[in-house]
Amino acid sequence: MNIALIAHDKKKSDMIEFTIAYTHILEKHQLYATGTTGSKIAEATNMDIHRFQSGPLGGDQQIGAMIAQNDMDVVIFFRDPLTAQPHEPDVSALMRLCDVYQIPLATNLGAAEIVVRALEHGDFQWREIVKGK
Ligand SMILES: O=C(CO)COP(=O)(O)O
Repeated sequence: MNIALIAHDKKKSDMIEFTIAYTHILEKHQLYATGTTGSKIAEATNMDIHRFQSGPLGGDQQIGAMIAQNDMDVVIFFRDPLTAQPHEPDVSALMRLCDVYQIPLATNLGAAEIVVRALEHGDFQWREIVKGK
């Protein structure tokens, strides 16, 4: 599965803890991230992770482009609901595309726990069918 990992600044510690706790599951997949989130995950876990631009510089849009091409299977996006983001339109666009393409989107730790356990159980095989692989 292709998995996107994204976290706003105040949620980056959640993302680090999450990726450390679930490295044994996540490392079996292709991981993508926005720039700063990706650096921090790689540093904390040593996992291979493709890094796009930082979110405010277009990273959310690059991940959105993968969704639009049906190349992203899961998005884990720990967004900060209490801080205004300069690139809010990009954040909304990314989440909107998840809904357009029926891509599972976890926006907080509670939902991400469920998603990662489903990944472990192979519950995302329907994505292979959707992608025609
Ligand atoms: O802003 C972000 C998502 O909207 C995250 O970007 P960074 O991972 O580069 O901090």
